[in-house]
Amino acid sequence: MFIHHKDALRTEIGDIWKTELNRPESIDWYNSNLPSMHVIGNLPFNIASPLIIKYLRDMSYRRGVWQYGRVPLTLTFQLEVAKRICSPIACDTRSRISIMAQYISEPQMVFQISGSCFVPRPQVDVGVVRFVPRKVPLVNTSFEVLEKVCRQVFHYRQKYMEKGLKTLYPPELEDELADELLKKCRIDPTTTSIRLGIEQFADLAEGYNQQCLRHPGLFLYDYTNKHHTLEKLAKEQNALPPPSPVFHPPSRGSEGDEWSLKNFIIQ
Ligand SMILES: C[S@@+](CC[C@H](N)C(=O)[O-])C[C@H]1O[C@@H](n2cnc3c(N)ncnc32)[C@H](O)[C@@H]1O
Repeated sequence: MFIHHKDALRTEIGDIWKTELNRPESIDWYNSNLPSMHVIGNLPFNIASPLIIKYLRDMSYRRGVWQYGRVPLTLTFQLEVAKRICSPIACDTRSRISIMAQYISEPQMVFQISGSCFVPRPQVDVGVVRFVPRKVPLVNTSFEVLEKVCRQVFHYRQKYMEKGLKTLYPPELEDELADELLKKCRIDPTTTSIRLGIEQFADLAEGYNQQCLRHPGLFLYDYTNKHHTLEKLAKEQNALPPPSPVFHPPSRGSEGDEWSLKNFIIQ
């Protein structure tokens, strides 16, 4: 046994494995059987959410431990978070993390642990979730584009989804672009976000991705920032470093700057 006493949020497990393992060379390396590796963690609640987002993003780029294949993950979460991750459509627990986890993997709550099993006893129970990476993701945009669409669409959970969707756009374009996207995706604007399936998020993200290509600066737009204009953001976008390969073919390793807009958008 090797013990690496490190901060899980800052440790690349893939780098630790690099010295021990070789990535399989077959063309179908990602789709072959699950590799004989597994990431397992009994996480403290305060790092579980940022860590799972990092892992799902790495999974989508097939980097980190996923450069070695479809490595399953088994992690503990506060029960409410575990329910959100595994939530089916039309449940109160449905949220952004449900879509982000389910488009790239098949998460399953394998069992629950009562808080009374821990010392000191936490206020909440624990859910153990196993994530098996999908051979083919259900959404064909970069992780960041889908995440942005989900974040805005789930913004007003109790209201019509159109209201959240419009926050993707500056006020002068919101009616036109939201309407265009909804028509293209054949989505009823008066439905709520929890009633949208992953296929509908796939359509929304792909349509939004195209709108971002047509309107430079759009992806960087943040409706809470009063100083944001597409003109200014387009200049910012142009100043970003050149794109690194995403998705097709899957990038291995973390070359390039993952925060660059151009990396987020599939050309
Ligand atoms: C829920 S306990 C699990 C303890 C033990 N692994 C077990 O299963 O009984 C979570 C452990 O993670 C440690 N921890 C907290 N933040 C961490 C981080 N950023 N990186 C790695 N470990 C961390 C805590 O000190 C604590 O020991």
